[in-house]
Amino acid sequence: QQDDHMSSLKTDLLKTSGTFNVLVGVTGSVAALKLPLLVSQLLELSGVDVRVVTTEHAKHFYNSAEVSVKIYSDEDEWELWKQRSDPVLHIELRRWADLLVIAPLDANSLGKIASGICDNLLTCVVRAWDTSRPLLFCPAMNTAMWLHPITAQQVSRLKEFGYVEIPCVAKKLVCGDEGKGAMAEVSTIVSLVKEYLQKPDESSLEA
Ligand SMILES: CC(C)(CO)[C@@H](O)C(=O)NCCC(=O)N/C=C\S
Repeated sequence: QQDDHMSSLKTDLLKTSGTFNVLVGVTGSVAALKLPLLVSQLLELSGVDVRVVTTEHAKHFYNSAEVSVKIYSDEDEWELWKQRSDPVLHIELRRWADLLVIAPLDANSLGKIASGICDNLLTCVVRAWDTSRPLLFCPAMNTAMWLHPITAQQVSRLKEFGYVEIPCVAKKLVCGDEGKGAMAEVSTIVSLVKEYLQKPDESSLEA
């Protein structure tokens, strides 16, 4: 059972040359209900492969049966790593991904990332992220949370790290409030990811 976990990880995170590997991070904003739509639209991009890393809170908002790719969560880290020779999932994921897009990025995970907290699979991937690869983030939270002064501080901190903000939009939110805090439209997110698809040709990078 342990072995088939290992082998499925190995096959699941094999890098096939010519494929652009997009890792989607999803956190506990109600906007996570858009995950199935986001994944299916990303899969329509030519040469793109997609995996998902979810937080526990995010699981409340989407139906994983509607997501056609592997969704990694915290327990997968511990299923896989039993002894020192076993692979470390958050490191395997950072190696696999050519781009990370966190959609939605909730207020809690924004705060964790801004201060370097890495207490789950997703924040560990971010904490270990190779900033030569694009990291896009899509804030999504209630307007009152968005307007709290710490939000702007933390968003600018992430931009200092070199991460790219896909700004939230003003909408009538699910809780009835009207204002900023809604996640960017899925079509906006997908078109921004598309701009990174011209992966630098590795051969030109080799000495
Ligand atoms: C859910 C969706 C996408 C429907 O259009 C939109 O309302 C949104 O992005 N909300 C995210 C903001 C949020 O987390 N609100 C939490 C409390 S109001």
